[in-house]
Amino acid sequence: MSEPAIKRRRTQRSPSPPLYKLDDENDNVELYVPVAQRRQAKLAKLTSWGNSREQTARQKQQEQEEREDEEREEERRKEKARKERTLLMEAQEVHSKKAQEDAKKTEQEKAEEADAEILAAIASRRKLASDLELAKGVQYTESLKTSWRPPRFVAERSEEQHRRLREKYHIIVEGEDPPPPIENFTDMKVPEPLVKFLKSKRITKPTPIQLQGIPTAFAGRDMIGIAFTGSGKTLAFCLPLIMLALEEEAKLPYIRGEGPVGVVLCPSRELATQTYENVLTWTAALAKDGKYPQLNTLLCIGGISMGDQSHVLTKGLHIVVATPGRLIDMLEKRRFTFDNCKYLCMDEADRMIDLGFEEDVRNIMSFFKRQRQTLLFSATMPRKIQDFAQQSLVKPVLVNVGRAGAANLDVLQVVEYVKQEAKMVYLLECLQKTPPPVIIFSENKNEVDDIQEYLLLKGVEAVAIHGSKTQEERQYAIKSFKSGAKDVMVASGVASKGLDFNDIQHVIIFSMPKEIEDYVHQIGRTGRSGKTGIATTFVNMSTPEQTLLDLKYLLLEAGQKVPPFLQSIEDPRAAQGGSLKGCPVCGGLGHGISNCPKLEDAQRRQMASHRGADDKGGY
Ligand SMILES: Nc1ncnc2c1ncn2[C@@H]1O[C@H](COP(=O)(O)OP(=O)(O)OP(=O)(O)O)[C@@H](O)[C@H]1O
Repeated sequence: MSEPAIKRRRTQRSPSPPLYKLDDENDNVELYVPVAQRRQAKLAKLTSWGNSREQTARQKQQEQEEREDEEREEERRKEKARKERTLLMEAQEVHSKKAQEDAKKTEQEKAEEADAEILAAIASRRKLASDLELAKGVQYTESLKTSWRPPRFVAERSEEQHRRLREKYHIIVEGEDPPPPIENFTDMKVPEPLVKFLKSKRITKPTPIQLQGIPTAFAGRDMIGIAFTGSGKTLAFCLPLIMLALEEEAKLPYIRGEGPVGVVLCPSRELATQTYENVLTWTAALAKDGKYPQLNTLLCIGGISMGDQSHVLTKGLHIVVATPGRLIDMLEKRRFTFDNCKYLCMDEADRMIDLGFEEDVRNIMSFFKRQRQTLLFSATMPRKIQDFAQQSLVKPVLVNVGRAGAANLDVLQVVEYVKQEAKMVYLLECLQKTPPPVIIFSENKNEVDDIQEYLLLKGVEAVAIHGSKTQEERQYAIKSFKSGAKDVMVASGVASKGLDFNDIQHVIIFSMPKEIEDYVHQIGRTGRSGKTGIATTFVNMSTPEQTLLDLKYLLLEAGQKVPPFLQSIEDPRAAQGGSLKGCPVCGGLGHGISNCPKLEDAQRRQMASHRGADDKGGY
């Protein structure tokens, strides 16, 4: 079924209150003072007072927004803990029920059955749709129609030709009637000024995910795009939105209060900012030519004052790049609406719809008034998330380049055994391996600070970023590292997912993350866009055996050298003769769902939340 579209008609627009409240409207009421006195006082203060008053109002507004952000994050944490509790209880219940029957079965059968049942318990989550759609039982059955068609010579190719082309680029496609792969941007009908601009940035040929993903999205299809880190997913999901916005703008120009056409959701403020900056450069390149209209894009993230961007909302709005919390806030305050929003893309989608953000995503869905095109992208996408996402999309096309969760093959992975107390000193030695820029990852915020302090003492130009830093500190760290002013960035997970720094030579993982997905994202900050890079990872006695096993299999899969201490780790499942599939919860190759560190981590966090511990980090 498809819902009637909400038509935009100029003549029927009723005068509505301005969607965006200007700063002045927030000012406090003042006591009555006679006109003459007021005028005199005003003249005297005209120069200084006006400025400071405006600044105070803006500061107040910013403080208020920051407080609201904090509250939302607190709520999200509570919701996350609640969900994790439910999930674990379900998993434990399944385990205990099966315990009696299990006595008769072989070890292998037992393990497989337990895994399947835990997976089924997880998969019973409500699909991703708005509450209204779920309540009304609204089921869309057809993909959205767009005016885009592949060029005739492509459309006339046989299925066998498409298949060979996909095979050439290692693209696996699943889903009904997938659009054809196209080997260059011009044949995809990307506007000439943009093709020229991309060329000037040395983007001359689509990468495999772009080659299949862009035609799929241009054709209006819902999709799940999985491709290794640094393979150009951002362009693959932004370009279709830009084209859709151009098409909509050409039909009827957007005016104040209208839009956006589409939204890109990101799990962190830093990633949203980076994607926003990309969209700005691409839309500016189009507008510069004069043949295409200027598209307006809004960055909607916590920690920044929306007052600074109020000018964007005085015009029609085409694209929003957002983190979930601030987006919900803006939608609730009706600063803009999703009445005509047709495109929803989630970057690092596994993280977005994994525990924690799922309810936010469902909440965001409820602001849509019509069917939308939904796209999910990530380098890691465990089966659990893929299955769940598939149910929520309309005739989805799955575009997969390599195994979901596999490491980028352009990264040389070196794993070294380093005792805890020797790490700092060895780190200095490690920094000599390559010229800068270098990123050092640690899972622990205090350790991030300690490493930075140590490096500064040793004369290394280092900045640090983690979740407890203020927005300004985070922005400063990213800016100075990106510009080359600083050689080394020490980071917690916040900087791992999706951030695209120029030519990182070396990633050093000071403390190995428990979840192998995080490792894949972290080493993926180097070896981007076809270049090569090195990742050095420190492990020792404190690294859990399961994590080491995941790492061992990942190295084997990528054809990397496996050091002797990893080779000697036995896989208990190997004796059971089972085939090695990725864990459906985290994608790790070294364990099954019943001993997944991600689920164990959920349990740990649950206990921490019971104790009232501050699990604020997130990053
Ligand atoms: N077709 C292309 N040819 C060459 N370089 C490209 C191409 N497309 C994108 N790039 C560049 O590759 C780099 C990585 O792109 P992007 O950040 O989109 O990767 P990603 O797949 O989203 O990675 P991650 O999973 O880490 O988020 C960027 O600097 C981008 O400009």
